[in-house]
Amino acid sequence: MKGLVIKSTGSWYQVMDHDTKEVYEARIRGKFKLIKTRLTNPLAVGDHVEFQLEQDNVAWITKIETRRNYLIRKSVNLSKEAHIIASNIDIACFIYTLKFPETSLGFLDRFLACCEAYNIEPLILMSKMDTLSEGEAEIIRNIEEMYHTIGYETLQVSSYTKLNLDMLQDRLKDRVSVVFGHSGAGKSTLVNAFQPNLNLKTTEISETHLKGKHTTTFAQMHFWDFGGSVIDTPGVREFAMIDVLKEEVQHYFPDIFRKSDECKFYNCLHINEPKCAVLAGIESGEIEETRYSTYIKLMEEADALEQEGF
Ligand SMILES: Nc1nc2c(ncn2[C@@H]2O[C@H](COP(=O)(O)OP(=O)(O)OP(=O)(O)O)[C@@H](O)[C@H]2O)c(=O)[nH]1
Ligand SMILES: [Zn+2]
Repeated sequence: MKGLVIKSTGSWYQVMDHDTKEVYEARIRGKFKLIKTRLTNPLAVGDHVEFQLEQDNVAWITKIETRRNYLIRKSVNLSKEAHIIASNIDIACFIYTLKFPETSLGFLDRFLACCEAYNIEPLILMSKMDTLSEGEAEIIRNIEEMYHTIGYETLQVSSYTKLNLDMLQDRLKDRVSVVFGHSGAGKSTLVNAFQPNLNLKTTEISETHLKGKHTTTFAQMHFWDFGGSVIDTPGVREFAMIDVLKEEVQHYFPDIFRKSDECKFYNCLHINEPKCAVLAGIESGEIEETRYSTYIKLMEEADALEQEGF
């Protein structure tokens, strides 16, 4: 039988039968290894699998199909392991919040680079717009303009006032989507805004720390009445790239990569090489420093992972 992993809590999974849409509690039989990196979770929500049913309707997952794409974070406690957040994604929504909680542009840039590396279409949602003053909304417009120039799509939304949710629905319809963002950014609230009957648990952010409280603790796929699905994920702190060479990192920053055509050396990494067009671009303001510093960080990480034999 073939199915789709729609929930993962650690050792147990939920698998939905492709044909009957019946959902089963499932465990893994055997070892799966699709990529060389050690993973904390061999299976992720979004994976297509083969399974067998045994008594009490418990399913044993026996095979996993090759993933079209996936997003990964490094494991929180064990540095040599990675965790697959979700797989086989059509569109990944990033919930950006200017405040409560504050989202850094570096975090957004890291997300975008990972989307490029793993071939996932990103959509930046400027969220909780109802909470912003006119001045703050202006900051949002400037950020949007900067990302439009690079080639990314943004949309201002509010789950409270339902701002642009009809437009967002058009983008999500009949596709597998996933929502990312810090804890408290409003991922579950957004999913509920489309479909209140899902009734996902949400929590007010902490008044003292102005941060979320990690309400959602495992990834789960929900199905839209209007067609398609969404994977709600626990608040993520860091996205990671694995299996990416240091020299490749620039391919995942379209603004930097475009400029690199004009560098003197074809293998320029834009660190301190002479006649580097990227460094000149930062000087002239054509390339944002925040983007460049994330590029350098990811390159250093790729280098470190390579040294460790990750
Ligand atoms: N004003 C306003 N508040 C919002 C909006 N969206 C979410 N919130 C509030 O933000 C808080 C956090 O929302 P959640 O949906 O729990 O956040 P989350 O991203 O799912 O958090 P985790 O599950 O911890 O990862 C709640 O108090 C929501 O009511 C919005 O559009 N406007
Ligand atoms: Zn260069």
